Amino acid sequence: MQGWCWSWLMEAMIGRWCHQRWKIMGRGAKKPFLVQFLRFLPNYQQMNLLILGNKHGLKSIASPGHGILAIDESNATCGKRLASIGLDNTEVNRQAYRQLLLTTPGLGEYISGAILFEETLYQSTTDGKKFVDCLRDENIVPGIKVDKGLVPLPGSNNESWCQGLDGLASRSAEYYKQGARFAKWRTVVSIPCGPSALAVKEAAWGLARYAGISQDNGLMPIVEPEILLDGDHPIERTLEVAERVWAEVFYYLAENNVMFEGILLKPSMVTPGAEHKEKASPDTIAKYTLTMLKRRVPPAVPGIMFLSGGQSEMEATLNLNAMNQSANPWHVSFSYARALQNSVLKTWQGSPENVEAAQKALLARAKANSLAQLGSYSANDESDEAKKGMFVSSSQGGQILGVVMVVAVVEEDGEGAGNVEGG
Ligand SMILES: O=P(O)(O)OC[C@H]1O[C@](O)(COP(=O)(O)O)[C@@H](O)[C@@H]1O
Repeated sequence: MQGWCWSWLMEAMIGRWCHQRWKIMGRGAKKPFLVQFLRFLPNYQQMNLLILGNKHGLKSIASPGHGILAIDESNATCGKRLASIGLDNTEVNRQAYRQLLLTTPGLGEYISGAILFEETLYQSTTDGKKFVDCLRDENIVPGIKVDKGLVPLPGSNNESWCQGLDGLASRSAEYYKQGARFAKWRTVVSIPCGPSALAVKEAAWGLARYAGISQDNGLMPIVEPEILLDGDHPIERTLEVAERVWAEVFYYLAENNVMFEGILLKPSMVTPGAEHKEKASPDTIAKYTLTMLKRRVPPAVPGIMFLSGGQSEMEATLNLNAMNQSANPWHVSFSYARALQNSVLKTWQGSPENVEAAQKALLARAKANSLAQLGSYSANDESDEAKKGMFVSSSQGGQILGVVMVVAVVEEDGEGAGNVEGG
């Protein structure tokens, strides 16, 4: 073996060993100088990447024709979904719904990762099979939402910040033991509210701190600063804000020594505000979104997994398809919640007889988005349901009223507090 190869291997192995020793010594122990020093050696970082990549499923998540099923709705948001089909927000109903989704036969053909809410990570099917094992059987990597929801940001323009850094390292270690291999943190930025410099900085710093802590605990972080659809601004304004937000996110990711090769991004697509007078075509959305990403995201990042943000199922799939009409520096795919689940919920209606049909609806959406990831989706056979938009203004239950609502939810629920989203 060539000399450089040995030196690479030795440096990487020693670095890894020291880091493991430090972990065994316990989180409270001071990190030995050698460990701190080794983190900065390029070969150690590469070794870590290989481990993250192979052992933690990074490669398999960002693989052709695959994307993420996001079912990590906090209890409050899940309650809204269940209410839309007349069901109460009880643990039994949430379990029944997640069981339907996670036991869909053949799901792994199109889905490589599933983001779970904490309750689901520790839950089992009614027959006693752990949900994480259902996922593993389909070769789907289990992930976990680790943020603790949004609360008002004092001193801002009626904006919010995302909680969850306190105790995150120990929680992450527990989630890892339970089978999670990647993490997600969603914060939001509102264009009509500014966004203020304070809100953007807070969002970026929180995401970067979370990403560093996740990587340190063996979870691959998904970085999600959602730029809300609210507003009547043109697409150019969204581009401007998205560029500003992502510049700041990458600045703080670098400051926190986050390994870019070991993260995935979950951006909003660059679209006009939901109340803007003109709609943009998928080609225009693809052009603006890819322009923004190419200006801001280094090619070291392996994958871009979009959120759907209130777009209809069909729109979200068409836009993804448009983005995959030519080669990109990263895997460009989906991590949709509403745009994968809307038809499923409508088909299920909470009735056991409809489970099979609802699972077929999920497979159909997953397949459509898998084709869009490959750039070969056609919308010809889409149903009317798939064409229905799901955007709900944040001021009707989110951003502004949400300030009060969020506090109420924290007290009642103590978990996954508020949310500012279109649902
Ligand atoms: O319940 P929360 O914390 O508000 O999260 C809302 C949802 O936003 C997402 O990040 C994106 O969802 P959409 O694709 O529906 O926009 C989901 O992963 C998550 O379930």
